[in-house]
Amino acid sequence: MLEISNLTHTYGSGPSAHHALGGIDLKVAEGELVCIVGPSGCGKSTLLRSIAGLLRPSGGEVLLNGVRIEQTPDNLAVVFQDYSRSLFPWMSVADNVALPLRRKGMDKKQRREAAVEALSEVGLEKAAGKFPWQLSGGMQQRVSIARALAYRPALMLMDEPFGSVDAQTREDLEDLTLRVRSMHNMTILLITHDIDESVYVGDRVVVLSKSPAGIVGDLRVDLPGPRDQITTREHPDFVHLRGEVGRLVRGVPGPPDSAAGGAAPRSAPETATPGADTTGPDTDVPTPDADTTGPGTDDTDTTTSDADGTDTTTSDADTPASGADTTGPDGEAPEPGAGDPEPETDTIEPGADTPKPGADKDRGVPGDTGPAPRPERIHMSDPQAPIWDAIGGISRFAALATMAELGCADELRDGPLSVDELALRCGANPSSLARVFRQLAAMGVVTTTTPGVYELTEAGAALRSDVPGSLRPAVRMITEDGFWYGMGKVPQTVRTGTSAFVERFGPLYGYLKGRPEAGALFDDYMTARAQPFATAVASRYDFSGVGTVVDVAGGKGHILASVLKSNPEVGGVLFDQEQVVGGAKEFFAEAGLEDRCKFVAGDFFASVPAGGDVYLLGSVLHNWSDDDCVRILGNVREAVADDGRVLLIEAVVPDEDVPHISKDVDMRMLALFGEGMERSGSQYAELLDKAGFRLNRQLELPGGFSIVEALPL
Ligand SMILES: Nc1ncnc2c1ncn2[C@@H]1O[C@H](COP(=O)(O)OP(=O)(O)OP(=O)(O)O)[C@@H](O)[C@H]1O
Ligand SMILES: C[S@@+](CC[C@H](N)C(=O)[O-])C[C@H]1O[C@@H](n2cnc3c(N)ncnc32)[C@H](O)[C@@H]1O
Repeated sequence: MLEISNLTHTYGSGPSAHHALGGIDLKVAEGELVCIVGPSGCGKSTLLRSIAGLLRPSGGEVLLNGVRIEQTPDNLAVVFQDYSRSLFPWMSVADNVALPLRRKGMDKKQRREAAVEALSEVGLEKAAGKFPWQLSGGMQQRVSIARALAYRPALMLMDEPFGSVDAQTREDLEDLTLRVRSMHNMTILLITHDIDESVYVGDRVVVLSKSPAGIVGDLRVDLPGPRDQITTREHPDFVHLRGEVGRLVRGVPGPPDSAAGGAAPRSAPETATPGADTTGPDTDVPTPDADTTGPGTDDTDTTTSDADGTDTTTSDADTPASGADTTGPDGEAPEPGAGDPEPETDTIEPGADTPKPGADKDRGVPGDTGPAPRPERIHMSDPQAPIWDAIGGISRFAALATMAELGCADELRDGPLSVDELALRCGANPSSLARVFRQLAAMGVVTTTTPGVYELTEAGAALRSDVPGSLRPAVRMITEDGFWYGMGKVPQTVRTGTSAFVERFGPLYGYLKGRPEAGALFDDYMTARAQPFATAVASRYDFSGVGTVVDVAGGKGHILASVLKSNPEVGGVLFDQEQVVGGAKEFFAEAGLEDRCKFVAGDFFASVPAGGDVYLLGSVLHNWSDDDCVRILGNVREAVADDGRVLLIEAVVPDEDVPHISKDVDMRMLALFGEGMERSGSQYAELLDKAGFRLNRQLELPGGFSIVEALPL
């Protein structure tokens, strides 16, 4: 069905050439679910894009049902990680699913029926009439899967499909994938970073080496079916396999009888058989029509239409609009506007996790060199699980705070160190530090190379002080004396209705002004926190025709800086308090943007700089009471021209009781500001209305934040 022969790809040429694929041979049989894992950056997406016909490989060939793939074939579907970019926000869920079916020649009624059927297969029949932005992240990804299912592709490619949802949703989506695969006997190639996931969902796990990627392991997963999240993951064969895959990914030698122990890579079996979960009927005959299809060639821009119907061009060719053709808006679909309910998004959580202690030892494998740490899944049937998990969170945070405070990540920058050496360098007690590192390894922040020797994982590297958007200040800010006091006193705050922090220390911004070290930490914390969405503001919002963007209370101006970088014709004004503006100037100078920005110090309760076309307020209103917000917005209304725009960037609270970052941030607002709070879309609409604006639309950003766009009344 899928045959890949000697596939090679090199990006660029000459001294800067990068050999991404080093000769891949792989066969996938009909009805198989094959997972591809490998170190970050090894070439997994390059492989997938070559199969999808989105990239022309330098050598070799890919055959799908005997036909050489030269461009995106019609009988192929792709589900990408970034669901928010793969669904059209102005189309209902059913219309999104039905859209690609037009190319199958189905009439409107047939398309509708197929969409409703696919939606019911993913448990979303009730959401058919909603817009994607009214659904949680997990639900949106189910819509993407339904769209792929609806036209019954011969092959479904999934690129980190569950990478942007929380741990619980991820498990649900894994099970959904197994279910629909079994219903339709689908052939699926799934790329994942998650070793446990690959073993849990795969019939086979193919492991790629560092680039240039080659296959270093091809392991058949024979686990008793049907698989389920608890018993399958506890099964000794599962534990063993995940250890093997983990070692192969890391290139760590295993015991002689393991796939990782043998020097020779395992080759793909000649005839693969679908896994135990597959019970469904034969697949429908693939018909010409495909999901997805973004750009036909690599490195091209993907043009999609924005919610207002204007075309916007996003430059990330890696995530084209999946599951749909990239034609313009569907005339049948209504356009979301003011007064529409706000979207919900799942919290994007870095799953905390603990490998099963001793699990590998049971198989005679040195336990510490096991697979990638994954959060221990607290037994979901345990009614106390959410409480124990929250209590455990404090212990895990204590370990993280110690690492950040002592600067351990900086010491580990150049490679692994023993705990004794680290303790010496960081000024710590070795046996105490060893206990902290045992916990950090379980959390996936560091990993053990040999017993007692640790190196940073990708997550841990984010705590280095020298990386852009370092998370070290974010962790340190939480344990800053006043912050810590405020969080501990939330019960008192709730009892009295007045922030215990404010009662003791006065308003937060005065507190920070009087403590320059804490103030600098706070500004860096804000910078790091906005990192996931700062670039998205610049790439997803259309700034064409805009002369000046005023970043009101912009902090160091990281969002403005990224807008300026992506829009060379735009000029900026960074407005904040006197003591903050200095740090912003330095930040802009380092980015080489100081000539394109004016820096204005002031108080937004008095006035804000006039003359801007767009006024940006990032995480500003959430610090203040409704009355204060109306005063700030009133001053913005004074400053903005009648044809100007205001963009609020906030974590908008969803109506449903789903986990959401806004609810975490809101607890901090409660603790530190008392009257500051996270708000729902309708609450923002009300505030804006009082200040002379109308909420025009809401665009989602990664990480649970949104742009709320308002226009002067
Ligand atoms: N368009 C491009 N131009 C130049 N180099 C590229 C391009 N796309 C990818 N690369 C490089 O090729 C290598 C493989 O990238 P690819 O995205 O395929 O890896 P990956 O395994 O999917 O990564 P990750 O696990 O981090 O998602 C990386 O070193 C990457 O920097
Ligand atoms: C939560 S931070 C947000 C920073 C940035 N916009 C972001 O998105 O990360 C709020 C900002 O409001 C600024 N601020 C607080 N009171 C202010 C005032 N009265 N006038 C102007 N700025 C103020 C603070 O200095 C701080 O930079």
